[in-house]
Amino acid sequence: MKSEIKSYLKLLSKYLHGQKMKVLLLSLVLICGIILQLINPQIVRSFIDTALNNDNYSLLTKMAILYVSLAIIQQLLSLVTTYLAQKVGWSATNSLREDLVEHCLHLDMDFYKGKRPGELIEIIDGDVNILFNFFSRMGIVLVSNSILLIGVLLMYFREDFRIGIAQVIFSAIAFWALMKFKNIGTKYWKENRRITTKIFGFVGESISNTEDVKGNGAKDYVMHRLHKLQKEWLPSRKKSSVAGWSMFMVMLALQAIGFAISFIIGTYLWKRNVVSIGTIYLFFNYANYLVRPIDAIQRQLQDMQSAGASISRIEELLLRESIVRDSKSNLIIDKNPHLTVDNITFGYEKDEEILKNISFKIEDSKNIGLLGRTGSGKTTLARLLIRFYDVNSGEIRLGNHNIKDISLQELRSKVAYVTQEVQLFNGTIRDNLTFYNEAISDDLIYEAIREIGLQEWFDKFPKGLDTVLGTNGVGLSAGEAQLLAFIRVLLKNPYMIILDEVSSRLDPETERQLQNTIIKLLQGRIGIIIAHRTWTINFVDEIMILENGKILEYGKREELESDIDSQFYNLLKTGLQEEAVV
Ligand SMILES: Nc1ncnc2c1ncn2[C@@H]1O[C@H](COP(=O)(O)OP(=O)(O)OP(=O)(O)O)[C@@H](O)[C@H]1O
Repeated sequence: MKSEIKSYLKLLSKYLHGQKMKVLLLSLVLICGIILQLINPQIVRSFIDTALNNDNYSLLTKMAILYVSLAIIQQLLSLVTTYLAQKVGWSATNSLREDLVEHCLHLDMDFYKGKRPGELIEIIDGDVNILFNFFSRMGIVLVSNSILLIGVLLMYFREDFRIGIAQVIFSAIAFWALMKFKNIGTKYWKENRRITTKIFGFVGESISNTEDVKGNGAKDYVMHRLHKLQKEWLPSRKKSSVAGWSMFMVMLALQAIGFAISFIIGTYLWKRNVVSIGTIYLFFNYANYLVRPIDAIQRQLQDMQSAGASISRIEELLLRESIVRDSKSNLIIDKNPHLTVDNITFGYEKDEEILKNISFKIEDSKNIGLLGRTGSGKTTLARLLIRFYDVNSGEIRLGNHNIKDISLQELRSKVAYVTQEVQLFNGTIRDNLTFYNEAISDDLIYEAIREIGLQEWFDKFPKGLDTVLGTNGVGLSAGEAQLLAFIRVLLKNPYMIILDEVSSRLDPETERQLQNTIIKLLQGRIGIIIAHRTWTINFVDEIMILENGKILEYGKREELESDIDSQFYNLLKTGLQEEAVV
């Protein structure tokens, strides 16, 4: 509990830090509202007693005007409260949401392996939304309602100690009863959240894989699974809704008991001439204010519980660190570097060796073609070069620096990795090329387009850079999406480019056209081209063939081409894709 409170306070101080004045104003407005709630019944009491005892119309009118004015002020205060609470809550949750998204974008591949996008959205949006109340008013409402509750009880004591004692006992019982019922509700609510997260995860995954789901005729299976999940959801939803309604009924019943106590004791005291008729009304009115703060306090406590679950999920996410550690150094990669891979070994899991004792060196501006059977470790090697994962042993150096000593920002600005899965956003071609970086001018983009000989192709978009693309490049062919990916890369002006089977989904004709672009793209840079078809790498300087995570063959392309004993020679002879996998 102590550590929970500590983490609540940490979160509050972090996200409410810049809003101190607003929070102060909000507290003030809430306290003024409470004072008015305590004063108003007193006016009504005086009104009733005055009306019963004399005909002082002018006094009665003044009281009525005062009552109405205070009631209006009370409404205005609640308007201001809502406005301020929204402002404070939204600012805090928006900053938290931004922090979470930024954090997720920094996390490495290992984190994403076990996570579905929908589940992450449930935390970044669902849990953060739950914290809205926590940020905007939870603490304030807890304190102000406690003050209201104590204030009402003191008012009872002020009138007569007997009603005071009775209402204190009643409040304690009401608090206990509400707590009991809310605990039952919380159990169902938690279960409900668990299933919601599962459903969102599944729906997110299914939608992002629409093409494959449709292409494989798996729609019915997906719908069946969703149906099963929803079936699980329904009973838990029903239980939590019923628990919610039972809560409401209990509250109404308690309110009725509070009224009854006020009437019974009020009448008893009135018969003994201890209190007036107006005071009985006062008792009745305060009884209304008795259950409400108890309920509000309970509600906040319950919200705190659900906020607690959300906070712990958010904290867990924020505490999650990448296995790949970023270097804090300011090292800048030397221009025209060479790449040295020195005896590296790597496995995704412990005690697993996907790559074994790999060593090679690529001089500046040289290109290497990487071949090998499916699963031989080509993509894994590429991922290590851009530090999506870190090697288990050995060293990768770019220029004179171990890539672990270079910051990820610097490394990934100088090394580009392009796969066949080009990810495009719903936005203009410009946004897709620059990743919303406004510092990249249109002139620079056009220069890049010209540099890799795509001017003619690009001219066919009548709206040019303003052409709007659908999500995942809807409106473009796979080859065109690939061309955009190349322009993106060129805008980075990297020293090294890794192309991972970029053209394997394309037809041979498009692939041939793409090849010219690739050659231009790699000019003056280190190039690593992972390929399945040998003719797509007929321009590279060196060839490396992997098998079962080891180098099977490595040498100059021209030499291997003419060596009839080489694997590469055999591949070229057959020239077939199947054969390219040794
Ligand atoms: N993220 C991952 N987590 C665990 N194992 C992985 C992961 N990615 C790949 N592997 C495993 O590592 C091995 C090498 O895979 P890799 O993708 O590097 O092969 P590849 O040569 O690029 O194959 P392909 O030609 O089919 O792309 C495979 O056995 C694969 O199952």
